[in-house]
Amino acid sequence: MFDFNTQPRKFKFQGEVTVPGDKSIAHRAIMFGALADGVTQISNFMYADDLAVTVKAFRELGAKIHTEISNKDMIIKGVNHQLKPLDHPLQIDNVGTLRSLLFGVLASSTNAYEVQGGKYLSQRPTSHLVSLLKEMGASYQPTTEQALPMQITGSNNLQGITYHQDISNAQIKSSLILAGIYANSDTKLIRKLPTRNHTEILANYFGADVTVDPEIITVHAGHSDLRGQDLTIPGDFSSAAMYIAGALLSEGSQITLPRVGLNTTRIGLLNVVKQMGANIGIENRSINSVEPFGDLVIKAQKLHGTVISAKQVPFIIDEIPLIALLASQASGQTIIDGIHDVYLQISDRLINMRTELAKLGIVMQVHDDQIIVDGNQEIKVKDDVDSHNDHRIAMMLCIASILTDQPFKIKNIEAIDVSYPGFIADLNKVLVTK
Ligand SMILES: O=C(O)C1=C[C@@H](OP(=O)(O)O)[C@@H](O)[C@H](O)C1
Ligand SMILES: C=C(OP(=O)(O)O)C(=O)O
Repeated sequence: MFDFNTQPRKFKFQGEVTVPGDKSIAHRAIMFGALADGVTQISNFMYADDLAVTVKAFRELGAKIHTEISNKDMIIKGVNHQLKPLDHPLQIDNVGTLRSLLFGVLASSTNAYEVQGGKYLSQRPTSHLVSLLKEMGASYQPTTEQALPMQITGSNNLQGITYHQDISNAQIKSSLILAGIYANSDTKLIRKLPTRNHTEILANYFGADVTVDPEIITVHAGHSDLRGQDLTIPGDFSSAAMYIAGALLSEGSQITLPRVGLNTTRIGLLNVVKQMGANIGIENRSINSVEPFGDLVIKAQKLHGTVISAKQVPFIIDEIPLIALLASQASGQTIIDGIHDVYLQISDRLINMRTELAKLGIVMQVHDDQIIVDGNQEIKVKDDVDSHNDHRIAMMLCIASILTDQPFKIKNIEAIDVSYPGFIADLNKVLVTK
């Protein structure tokens, strides 16, 4: 357990920093590359703890995965959907995205698997997803009253289902798409609110047939011969978000973030800060094999409060800690409406954020469907803070520390390794003392 001692001075941002490759896209690229026939070459892969767990799991399931850590490349030789039977459980630690998507992958294998997780993930609910995958014809048996360990035996006769999304959750949607690709009939997902669409994009890129209409996503049966592909992963917008928030709040800042992913289902924060009165420059927009990206240019700007609607929430789900910090420093009140689905998914994150921000003198109200943060809250350090082993809380607290000259400790800072192991080093490259 490592403590991080913050500096007793304020900083501003200057220069340029390249954020690592997108975690959500990387999880999926490994899975599709592993399921496909042939070789997949991935560039700009980020070696973070969460992704190392996914690599290990799919190596155990038979994929040959070669990693070139120095130049962030990965080569995968897929198993052509012939997953390897195992005589031991698959360990997935606390990786929620892996848990959800792996459940979908295993739904179509007739091998019997046991999936085990870490303490935190074993408590994260999964019954909703499991009931849907069972409806398709796969078997899921928890071995305790917790969500994990889970014994899974899939089927080679999966039937497509029609699912009226009652909660907006990309992981459930993605899991059903991964199962639906191998089903004998179409799977239809009637959408509640759009969520991140990396799975739909990559499924089609690797040869599946997923049609996306505004109201309904259809996974067409009979298109399961996935072929290995080459792809470059854009910078993770959720990692860029730390620098966006920090630079906006630190007077005199100007920073450039090159080649950041600009997938519209991920960049909700850009709309939120625009509503709060700020503009982020976007230059050199482009698209690589599968995803749009561009350079972000951020300057410090004054912000005012705003109301964030329920339909915006899925596009800012990982940025909520940073939005709470931004809101506390803006003028006027900010409300995030319609967070009920988020509350179901990551209620501990919301409660832990509130606890840690309070130690910095920032009050954040968390209700079961709304977050309220008043503006003009001066940071007053009352106590050392703790990441609660949550990478996004850890990094938000690092950004808060540069806004005050009152030093404090951030306990369990190693949580940042989950999604951005080089964050502290990168941050120090672009911070200058005010
Ligand atoms: O599918 C994904 O890669 C993710 C989905 C998000 O959760 P939702 O499933 O609630 O959208 C988010 O919390 C997580 O960081 C990654
Ligand atoms: C919650 C997150 O990811 P996961 O669901 O994969 O744990 C996250 O990256 O913030």
